[in-house]
Amino acid sequence: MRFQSYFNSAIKIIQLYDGTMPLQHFLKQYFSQHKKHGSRDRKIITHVCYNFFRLGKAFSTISAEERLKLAIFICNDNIENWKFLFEGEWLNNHNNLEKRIAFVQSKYSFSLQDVFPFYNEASKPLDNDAFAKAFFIQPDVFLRIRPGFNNGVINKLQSHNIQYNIIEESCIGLAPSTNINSVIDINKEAVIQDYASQQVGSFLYEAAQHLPAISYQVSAISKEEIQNRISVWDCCAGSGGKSILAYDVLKNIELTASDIRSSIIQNLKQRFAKAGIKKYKTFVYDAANSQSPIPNSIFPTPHASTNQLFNQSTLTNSKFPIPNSPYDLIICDAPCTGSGTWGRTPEQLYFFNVIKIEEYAARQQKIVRNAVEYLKTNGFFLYITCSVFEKENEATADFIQQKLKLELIKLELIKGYGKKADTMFAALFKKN
Ligand SMILES: C[S@@+](CC[C@H](N)C(=O)[O-])C[C@H]1O[C@@H](n2cnc3c(N)ncnc32)[C@H](O)[C@@H]1O
Repeated sequence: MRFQSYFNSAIKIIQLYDGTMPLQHFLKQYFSQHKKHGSRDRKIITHVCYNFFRLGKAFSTISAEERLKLAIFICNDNIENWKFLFEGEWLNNHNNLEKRIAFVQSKYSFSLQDVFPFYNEASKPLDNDAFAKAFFIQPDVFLRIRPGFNNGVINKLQSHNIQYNIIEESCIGLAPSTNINSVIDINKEAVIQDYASQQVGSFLYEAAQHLPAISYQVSAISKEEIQNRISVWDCCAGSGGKSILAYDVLKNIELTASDIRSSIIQNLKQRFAKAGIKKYKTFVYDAANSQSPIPNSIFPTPHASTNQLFNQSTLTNSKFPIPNSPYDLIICDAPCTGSGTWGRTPEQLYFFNVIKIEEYAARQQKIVRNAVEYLKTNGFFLYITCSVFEKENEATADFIQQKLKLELIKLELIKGYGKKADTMFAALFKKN
């Protein structure tokens, strides 16, 4: 029977997988070594493997088979093909998620806290039960339509019969399996960016309102406007999601982006090229370490005119000469546990060790302490995590206020559960 064999394959994969690499990569590797699985097989096996990890830390003492059965029952609205796993009373209690949870609770000792047993570590505004329950539902994919492309993107979605939800004017929600890359020119017309990430735009607006005149007319930039450009440093830029957001929201900016990984800076450059961002500077930099020049791995863009800054002799025993510094605005989208995004990578919840929270919090403090040094007086510092843990969020925000003496302007835990989205934290500060 086909679905019994999918079930068996999923069990085999789950037992082989040890969490050391992302599940997505592991599955890719596994399927490339086991060619007998066709594309539909791979899709179904992948789906139920993810279901398994969606139960988080719950049901840790039962067999993998029994756990997978529970996972399939709880995480799917339609279990028609999996009926062979369940007796009648299970099927009678399957109508909706609430009923499924209640039914499983009548059979097993189980609470939502077992799924996400870190309630004491969570940021205060988090609704822990709602957050834990959201693990059972696969998150949506979100598009942020870039300025000027609204009608074009909507027309394309409609003409390809793609189901979409307009969440906000430029925020579109799509079902997880939507193949959007073949329809929309990604990064040019729209960016794939989670709903919560998009909300960070309001923090950028807030900063922009207090910064010296910026021009929203990018077409013809005068000398004066160039002088008035907001200088922005995205100090943990990754592949540039927040940089592109800043470019779209703030328009006339002088953008500098860095990350500790040179490979990701290459991704960022490709994305920027598609996004039409031409003038910017990049470099590889360990933001946790002010002495961290990585001279052989600095990547000025073709437009960068600062190569001379990176002369090795100027780098010893002195702070790394960050190009364009000091800045009007520093975006610090810090490395973190990623707990607010575990709905997309539930294997991380399953394998998570709570010790990691302290480790990340310590690294975050180092990064913010160092980065703030490159901020202008009256400049803004935007601290972001995709974590739900207080030590990474509010405690780091307290550190920025108390120890680094920045003024808190705005702070929010951006809640994505209930919207099939990630949860993030953002806090905006001003250096007086
Ligand atoms: C949350 S991700 C950034 C995501 C990105 N802002 C975006 O929106 O696409 C954090 C980034 O910090 C980088 N990172 C980790 N440790 C770092 C460090 N010590 N200095 C600079 N970057 C670091 C990681 O390589 C990762 O790309």
